[in-house]
Amino acid sequence: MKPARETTGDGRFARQPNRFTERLGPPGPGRYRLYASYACPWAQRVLIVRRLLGVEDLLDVTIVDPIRDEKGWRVPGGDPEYLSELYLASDPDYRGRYTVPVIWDAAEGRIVTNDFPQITLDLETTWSTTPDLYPERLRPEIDALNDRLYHGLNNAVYEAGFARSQAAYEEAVARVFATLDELEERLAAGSPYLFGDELTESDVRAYTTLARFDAVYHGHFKCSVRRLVDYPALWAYARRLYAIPAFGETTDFDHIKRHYYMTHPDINPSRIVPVGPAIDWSL
Ligand SMILES: N[C@@H](CCC(=O)N[C@@H](CS)C(=O)NCC(=O)O)C(=O)O
Repeated sequence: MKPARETTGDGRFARQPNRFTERLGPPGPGRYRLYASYACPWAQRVLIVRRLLGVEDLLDVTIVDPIRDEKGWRVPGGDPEYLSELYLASDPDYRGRYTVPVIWDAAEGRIVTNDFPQITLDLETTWSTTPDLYPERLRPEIDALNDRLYHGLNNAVYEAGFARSQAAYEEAVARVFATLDELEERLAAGSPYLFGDELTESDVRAYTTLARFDAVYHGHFKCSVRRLVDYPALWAYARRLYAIPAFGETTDFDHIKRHYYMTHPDINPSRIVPVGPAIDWSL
């Protein structure tokens, strides 16, 4: 159940602000640890970028259990048992949701950031620029597209799924499909990626929502006007990205489906996880 404080008077889902917004400093072996879920689109962005930049040795990873209970994300192996312990060790007064992705500074024993849009940009600008996922000359355009993606797609699917009124739901769904239509048109022009031949941060942000679209957003979040597979250029684009190991090998449909269908009992009270959809992601 989403806390009431994230629902507006007219039934819209309004995401909580990120509590920890420090910038990542220079990496040091054993210093930073990423807590991520394969289910979470915001966390998968960091897993993808970590792999693309080849900074795996500088950023350790703990993958949380996909099923979240009333105590929040559980850490397999039990150190700590729950992600909440890291939040409360960093700020005993923290009262928000305990979210992934989060980066823990082992040297200082505290959370540095849960500011998901900034984490990947920090890695791309200060940890490694090979490949250059956020090239300086394209930054204004990338920022503008990322903003469009966030409001029209990445967060809009949640606004549809967590809406508490018909009007709020319909408004969010309209935004989702207007954005998918736009992306289809952009990619139908023939470029492999959103910025031509260059793979950028925008592709990472688009991908993690597209990868979940038919598996969970179409059914569980009721974004059911069309499926991703109904968009020829977008579907080819999503599979092109999936074929890159950093994308494909961090995409876990089992975690995705079990997490969404079993963790929002207000949306799916039976917690039954659907069989399918049977989709072939190979090129
Ligand atoms: N940090 C952001 C976005 C990250 C986020 O929402 N992550 C989800 C998983 S996709 C999460 O960890 N949710 C935990 C919860 O709702 O208790 C937020 O606070 O809304």
